[in-house]
Amino acid sequence: DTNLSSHFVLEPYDFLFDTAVEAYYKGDWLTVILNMEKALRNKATVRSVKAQCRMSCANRTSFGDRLAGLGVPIPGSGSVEDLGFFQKILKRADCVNSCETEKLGSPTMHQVTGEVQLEFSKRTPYNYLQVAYFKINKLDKAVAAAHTFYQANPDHMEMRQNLEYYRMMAGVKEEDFKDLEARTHMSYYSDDSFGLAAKHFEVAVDEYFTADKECRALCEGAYNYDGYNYMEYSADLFQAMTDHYLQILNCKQHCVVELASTAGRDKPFEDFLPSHFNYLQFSYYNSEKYEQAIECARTFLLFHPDDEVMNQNLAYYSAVLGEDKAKTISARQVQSGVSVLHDNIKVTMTPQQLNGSQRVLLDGVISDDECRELQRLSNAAALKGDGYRGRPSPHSPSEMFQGVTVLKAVKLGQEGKVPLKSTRLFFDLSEKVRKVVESYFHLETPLYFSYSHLVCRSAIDEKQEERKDLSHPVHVDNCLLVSEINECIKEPPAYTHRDYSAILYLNDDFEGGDFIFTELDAKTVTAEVRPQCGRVVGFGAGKENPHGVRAVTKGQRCAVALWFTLDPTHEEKVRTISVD
Ligand SMILES: O=C(O)CCC(=O)C(=O)O
Ligand SMILES: [Fe+3]
Repeated sequence: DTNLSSHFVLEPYDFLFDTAVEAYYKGDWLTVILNMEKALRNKATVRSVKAQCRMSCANRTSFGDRLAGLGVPIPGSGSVEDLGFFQKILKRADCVNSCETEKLGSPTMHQVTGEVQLEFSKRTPYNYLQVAYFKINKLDKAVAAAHTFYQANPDHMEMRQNLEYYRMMAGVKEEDFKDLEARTHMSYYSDDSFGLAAKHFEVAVDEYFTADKECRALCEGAYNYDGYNYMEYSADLFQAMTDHYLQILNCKQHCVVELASTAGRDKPFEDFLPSHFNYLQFSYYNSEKYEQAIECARTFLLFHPDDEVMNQNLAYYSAVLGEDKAKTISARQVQSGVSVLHDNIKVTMTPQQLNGSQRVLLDGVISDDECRELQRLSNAAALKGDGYRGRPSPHSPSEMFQGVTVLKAVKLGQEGKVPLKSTRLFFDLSEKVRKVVESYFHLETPLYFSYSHLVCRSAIDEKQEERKDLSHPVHVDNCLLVSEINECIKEPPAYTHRDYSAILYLNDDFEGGDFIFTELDAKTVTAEVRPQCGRVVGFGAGKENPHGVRAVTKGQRCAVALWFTLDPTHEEKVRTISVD
């Protein structure tokens, strides 16, 4: 009976919010509290119902391995297979829709404007609640509301004064200062008994994975037309599916950052999940639980295999427990959504060996097959996009140059001009490099892509004699190098927001083309790197790292140049999917 649930109506929270604000200006505190609390509750309900519906529908109408493995949903070529594929899509849509309707009334009723969303994300409701609770003398609730609001608005002077005032009031307890919106519990060594702390961190890790699942499920929402002219967007079925799906993948990748962020901190916590395993191993060590300590140390090392302190800890715990027994203990299964660096990546040259602090050379980052596929992608894109063999190089008259951005690759993929699978590989491998660089330099905040460019340079055979120039003159990636005066000017048109750079090399079957680091004079070479498949040179994008490329005198040299920024507002557009 479809009418079964029709008596049930969850009131839209934007409506409740407005009612509360209206009551506030009339000084009707009870109405403020009633409606604002309900608004917060309903918003949380809508969020959790949506996540629950998507998660349970994903279990009930699984797409199977074929889709998951491919990443981008490309139905098989046979029409019967297509039918099967779309039947699953339709079933999932139907499941999500009826689940949400059953629990929320009409799901569209709970769509709110961007303004309301912003108010809730700034935690404005708690500002109203704090006043209302104070007025009716419910101090514990007023304090919690004030504290919750202040977490997201640390520059709010008035609330700070309120909190100081509450702190001095009789009857106010330390535990009243709680964050009512905290989704996971970031933990500290507040307690002396480390046995207790271990339990605490275990709970936090559990909460983390629950929140991660929820975050990912919530990514499967409506398509965000941001950046498109809505009226002009006219994708066909597969383009539309791909656009939307890439947007969702991107959103899911962002959950890691999302979960490590709390209101009021503009930067996410560094190394959020791994640090929990660091705390855990220490807590277990303190309570002499060496088996658990080893397990957690090994889990931490999945993220930072070269961490010296942790390797020493592990060696110590293993010695205490007995090496034979220690060998049998492995790292915890770390669930999806958490990327783990691969064992086969090696540091070939440390910053010291490269004569600079912000430099590293890594090998084994991608496989031979992957190198070949990306080089093929570059050539296919040049053939289909810009004319065969690209254009004369902007850097040297003796070379041709062909470049493809991720965005261009996605477009060519959508148009069927290059395999979508290769586009996806470009996207995924550059993400892998981003993580590796972020992890190697132990950055305090995440790196965001600023620009990604798959570039091949080819020698023009008849123009190699007497050649003295470089393939890429010495430059600095985030400032204008004036080598005559040993200065670098960090002003536009230089890409001043670039903070780190990485070049992923794809091949070595060419002559010349070595990468060099120099002094600010652009002449004195301080280190050189011979490109080869799977090799990454990563470095700070600033004046400490002038660099260039020696002439490519024979053959084609291909690489993925990646520039990263610490400033999320400069994130590369395609990573948040839109169109140029
Ligand atoms: O291809 C290389 O090795 C370096 C390229 C580079 O430095 C750049 O494009 O900014
Ligand atoms: Fe560069």
